[in-house]
Amino acid sequence: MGGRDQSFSANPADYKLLEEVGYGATATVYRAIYLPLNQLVAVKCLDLERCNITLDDLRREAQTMSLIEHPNVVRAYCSFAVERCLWVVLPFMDQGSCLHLMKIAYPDGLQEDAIGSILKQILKALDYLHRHGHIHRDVKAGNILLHSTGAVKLADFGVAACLFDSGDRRRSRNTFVGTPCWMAPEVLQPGSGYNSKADIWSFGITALELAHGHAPFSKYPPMKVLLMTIQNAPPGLDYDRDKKFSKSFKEMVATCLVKDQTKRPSAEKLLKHSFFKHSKPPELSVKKLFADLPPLWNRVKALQLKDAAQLALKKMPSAEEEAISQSEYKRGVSAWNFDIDDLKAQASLVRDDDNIAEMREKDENKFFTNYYKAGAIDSQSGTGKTNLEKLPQDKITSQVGAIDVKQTEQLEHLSKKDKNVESDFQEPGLPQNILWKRNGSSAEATTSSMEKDIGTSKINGQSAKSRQTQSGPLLPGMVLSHSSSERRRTLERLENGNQLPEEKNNREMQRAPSFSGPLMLPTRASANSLSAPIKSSGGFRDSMNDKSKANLVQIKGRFSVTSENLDLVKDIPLSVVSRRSSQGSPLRKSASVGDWMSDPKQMSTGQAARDCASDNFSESLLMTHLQNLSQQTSIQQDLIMNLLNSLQTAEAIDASQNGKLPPLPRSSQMNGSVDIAASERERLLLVQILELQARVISLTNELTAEKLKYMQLQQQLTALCSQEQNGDERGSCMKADSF
Ligand SMILES: Nc1ncnc2c1ncn2[C@@H]1O[C@H](COP(=O)(O)OP(=O)(O)OP(=O)(O)O)[C@@H](O)[C@H]1O
Repeated sequence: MGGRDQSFSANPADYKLLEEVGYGATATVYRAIYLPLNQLVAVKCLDLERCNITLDDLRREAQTMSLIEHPNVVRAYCSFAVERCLWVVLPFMDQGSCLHLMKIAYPDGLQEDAIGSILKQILKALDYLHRHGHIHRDVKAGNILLHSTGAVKLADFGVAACLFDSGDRRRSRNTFVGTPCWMAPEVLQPGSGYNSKADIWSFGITALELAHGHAPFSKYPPMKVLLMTIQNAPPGLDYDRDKKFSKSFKEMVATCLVKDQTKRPSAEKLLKHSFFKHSKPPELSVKKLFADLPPLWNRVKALQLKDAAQLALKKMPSAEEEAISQSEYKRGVSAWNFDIDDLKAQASLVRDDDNIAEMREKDENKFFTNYYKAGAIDSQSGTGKTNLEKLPQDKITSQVGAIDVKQTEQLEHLSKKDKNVESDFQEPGLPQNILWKRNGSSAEATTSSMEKDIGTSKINGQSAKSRQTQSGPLLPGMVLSHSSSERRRTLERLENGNQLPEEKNNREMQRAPSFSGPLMLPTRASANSLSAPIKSSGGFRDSMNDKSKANLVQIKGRFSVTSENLDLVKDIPLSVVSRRSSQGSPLRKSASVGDWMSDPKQMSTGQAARDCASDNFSESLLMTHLQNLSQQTSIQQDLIMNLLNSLQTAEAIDASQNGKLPPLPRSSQMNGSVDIAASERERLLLVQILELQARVISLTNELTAEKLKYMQLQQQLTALCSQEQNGDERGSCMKADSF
């Protein structure tokens, strides 16, 4: 713990990393020896890629830490970059964090005297930090470090922020950072700003964490926690449930957990609270907490095995799902610009099933206690060896549930790897043969441990019973699930597993609107007078309600025009609206489905009556079919006419430009006269075409006649020429004869 006055080098080769003694969201912490001084230290390896930290943040953090000098605040010796990591060299706190301590030995929380001692030290640290203009912003049991001397320190300034700006004026921060269960409501409210009082809220939550072994709302996913912090009444110590705690402790917690930050006391004021006035020195109340526990690295190893077992029980089918769960967590915790509506929507998907969550926690503890009891950790040797291999396979399976072979192999691998992790450095003064017990002799410890387990078993027996009553048999897969998505899946599995197929179907039908499934558009589209109900997938026909079917006038692509909204379609160009639509063709084509649909309303009532009355179904079917065919033909005629009209309109435009026809109406406001003008133009065009055709015919006739004439003249000419030729020949012959 010493070494503050010594200087530590920034050369990684000077540090021998030993066991892993802690891990957080962004860092892994190792027990290490600083070789030049042969001194124990802790090296926190921050993965810079994982912690999304900028160089400015690092510089500020280093500056902040270098200025801190308080017995209850962990101060870094030095820090330097090693590849993509930042190594922070810290004093080694050989009992680790309060969180790890509780996880391993006090799952239901600590005694009030120990809590009082720890909290008082932390409050002193906060008072110091606040007076120097810092907000810690991550006060929690995981950041309270303990030493076997009884020393208590507040650690992790990874998110600490300076309260003063350059002008040294106090200001509120508007950034979002911290851990959800411990976060003050004002930190979560966008734009409201927060100050050092946010640490007092977190301090109150930490008090509850130490009292119960977990923070309030910790069983819920981060989004839900955020919402509950904003919407629910502040958590506190319960009069009935927390009978073992004093009135002054309850009062102290209540004063910290006031939603209005201005009504929360400062750290300085809180230190004067009666609860702290009477607290024992940590050397008395804190030291005894770990008197009989194995070394920190063994405990951490055990917790890692627990995590591995949890992961195995989660039965995550892929790393992808784990990534989803992680991102879910990060969105809740690390997103600086979060959307409260999004959180609300997500939180609303999470069931408020306290019992199941609580049972899950108890099952988790039971497994771990049994696992530990079964000798998974050889606490007697103190060497850090795990005894998982000693554990019969059936024991693992019976306790853990359905760990598959691969997962068991992973656990074995972990335990084998652990065999090699033997401390080659002995911390001075640390007894090597420690028994894992809390009070008195080892025999007592075993008994109390057994009793505790029996107690836990009892509780869990009840839990399992109540679960069976509620949802069916206890499924191993449900025991240690953590993420909200996994919990939902587990609940669904549980529910579905106990249902008859019909019930399951009914449930599916009755299920509240799903946010993740396809949008059910019919409801939405029915409000839209111009569009038919649209379904994102599947056919158009299915999505139509009876009313719109009955009033159907026309379908244009994915839109239908009903008689109700016909007045709204005046603007549709004539060339694209079937001219017969108003005449009631019962067949309409839906472009989206490519299907012909019959409109029952527009069939003649006589036909409909015949169809209904006729016994000969095929005859009526044939009739309908024939009718359909004839109507199809008429529609095709419509189409041809429309095309012709379009062509004629084009010609009319040309003609109108030549001043021969009435000009086309230019404004859509003149829609009323469009029909008359169009038919007049059509009539004139037809006349003109007929005239032209007649002229062409007469001209052709004329041409033919001219051709005939020409041919006759040619013949005459040819005849004349030949006559002339003959005459010349005769004349010359006669001349020759005369000679
Ligand atoms: N100086 C130390 N001595 C002994 N153990 C330590 C020390 N510093 C940290 N640890 C252990 O390592 C754990 C993780 O450390 P730390 O909280 O600094 O990491 P982190 O990634 O910043 O965590 P998070 O962001 O989740 O709070 C602590 O909970 C504690 O158990």
